[in-house]
Amino acid sequence: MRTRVKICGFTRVEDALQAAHLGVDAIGLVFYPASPRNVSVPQAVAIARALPAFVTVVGLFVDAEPFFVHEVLRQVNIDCLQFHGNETPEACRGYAKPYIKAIRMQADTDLAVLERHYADAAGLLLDAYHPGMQGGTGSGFDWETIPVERKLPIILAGGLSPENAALAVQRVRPYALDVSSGVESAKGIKDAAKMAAFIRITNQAT
Ligand SMILES: O=C(O)c1ccccc1NCC(=O)[C@H](O)[C@H](O)COP(=O)(O)O
Repeated sequence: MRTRVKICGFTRVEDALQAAHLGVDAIGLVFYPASPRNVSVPQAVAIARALPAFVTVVGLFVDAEPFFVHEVLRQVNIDCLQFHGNETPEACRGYAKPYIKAIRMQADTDLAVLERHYADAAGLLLDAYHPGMQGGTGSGFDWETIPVERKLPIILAGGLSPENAALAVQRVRPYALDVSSGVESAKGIKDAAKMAAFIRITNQAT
C-alpha cells in the first residue's frame, strides 16, 4: 500500500494549494496559540475553502477547551481531528469526527497499551518527545522503539525531511509520514521544492 503524506502547519493558502498540486494526501492546521504555526479561524477557513476535493484537512489541538474545538468545527471544513495534549479517549471521541491521537515517544512508551486505550482512533501519530514542546519540533526519535505488530494505522512524525523519508518508509513501514519543519523555509512557511521532494521520495520508497 502507498505510504500517505501529511504535511502539517500551513498558514498560507498558496502553500496549501501548492501541496495539493504536488499530491499531498492531508494538510494539518494548527489551532494552538503557543505554536509559531498557529492559524486563526478566518485563515483556516480560507485555506480549507481553497483546497480541491480529496485532500483531507486535519485540525490540530493541544488540550483545547471543547467549546473552541466545536467552534472551529462549525466554521472550518475539517475532516479529521488531531490531539497533541493529554486528551482522554472520551474527550477525543466527543466531537463525532475521526481523530488521530499524537503520542510523544519516550523510552517507556507502551504502544500496545495506547492502541487499546485509543482503540477507536483513525490513527496514532508517533512524534518525538521534547520537554516543553508539543509538536513541530524538527526532532526525531528512535524508530526501533516502534513495534512491528500494530493494530492501528501508524503515522510517523518527528524530524522527517526529504533526506530521511525513504529510510523512514523502508524501516518503519508506516501508514503515513507526517512532516512540518523539514519542508519549511521558515516556521509556518512551506518550501515548494522541499514539499515536492518529500512527496516524490515517499512515493518512490513505497
Ligand atoms: O507544528 C507545530 O508547531 C505544533 C505545535 C503543537 C502541537 C503540534 C504541532 N505540530 C504537529 C505535527 O503534526 C507536526 O507535523 C509533527 O509534530 C512533526 O513536526 P516536525 O518534527 O517539525 O516535522
